[in-house]
Amino acid sequence: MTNNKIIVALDVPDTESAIALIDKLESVTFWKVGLELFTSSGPKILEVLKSRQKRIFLDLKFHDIPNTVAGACRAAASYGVDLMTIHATSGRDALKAAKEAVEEGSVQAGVKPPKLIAVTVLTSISARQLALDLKIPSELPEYALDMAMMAQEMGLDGAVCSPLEVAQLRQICGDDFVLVCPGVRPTWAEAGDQKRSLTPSQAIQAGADYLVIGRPITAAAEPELAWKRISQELTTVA
Ligand SMILES: O=C(O)c1cc(=O)[nH]c(=O)n1[C@@H]1O[C@H](COP(=O)(O)O)[C@@H](O)[C@H]1O
Repeated sequence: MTNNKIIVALDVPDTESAIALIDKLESVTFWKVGLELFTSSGPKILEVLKSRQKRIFLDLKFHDIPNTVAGACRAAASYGVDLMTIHATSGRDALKAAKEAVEEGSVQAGVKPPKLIAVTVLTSISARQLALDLKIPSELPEYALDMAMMAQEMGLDGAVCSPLEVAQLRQICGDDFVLVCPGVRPTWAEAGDQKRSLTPSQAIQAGADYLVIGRPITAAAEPELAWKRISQELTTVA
C-alpha cells in the first residue's frame, strides 16, 4: 500500500539504521531527514534516498541571521531535495534572504529548487507554554497564522503547522501554499512530546497537503503494519 501524502521522519541515529528502515518500508515514497540523522550521517544519506528514487524533505529548521541562513540555504539547495525548512521567527529579512539563496543554490548546482517552507509554532509547544514560557501575547491559531502570512509575503512556498491550525492557514493562505503537518497521531499511537495533535484523517480533512509522521511508524514493533494502518485510514478520506 502506498500514500504520497505521508512523509516518514527518519529520526534515527546513523546511516545504517536509516538504510534498514528505508529498505523495510519499501512503499514509502517521501522521507524526512532531520537534525539527528543529518548531523550524524551528513549528505550521504541524501544520496542513498536519491538512488532509490525517493522524495526528500531536508528538515534542518534554520534559525539565524539573514547572512547565515542564506549561506546554509544556498548549500542545502544544491543537494536537489524537494522540501526545506527555516523557522519563521528568524524574521522577515532572513526569510527573504533564505528564499533568494535557495533559488541561487539550485541554479548554481543545476537542480530543481526545493520548496522552502517556514516552521510557524513547533507542535511540541502547548498554547499554555506559548503564553507562559515564550511570552507570546497572541493566541493560537492567530500567532501561527501571522507567521505563515509573513513567510508567504516574503515569497516562501509554504509552512509547517499543527493540524489544529491548518484549516485557518489553508483558508487565508490559499490552495497553492504548501501546508505540512507534523504532530499527527493515529488513535492507537502514543502522543510522546507532541502537544498539538490530530489523527491522520483529521489532519488531511482539515487541509494538510502532507503529514509528517515518525515514531508511530518507525518506533512501532512492526513498522510495515503501522504504515499500512495509517495508509488505510487515509484511503477513507476524500
Ligand atoms: O518541521 C518539522 O518537521 C516538525 C515541526 C514541528 O513543529 N513539529 C515536529 O514534530 N516536526 C518534526 O516532525 C517529526 C515528528 O515525529 P514524530 O513525533 O515521531 O511523529 C519530527 O521529525 C520533528 O522534527
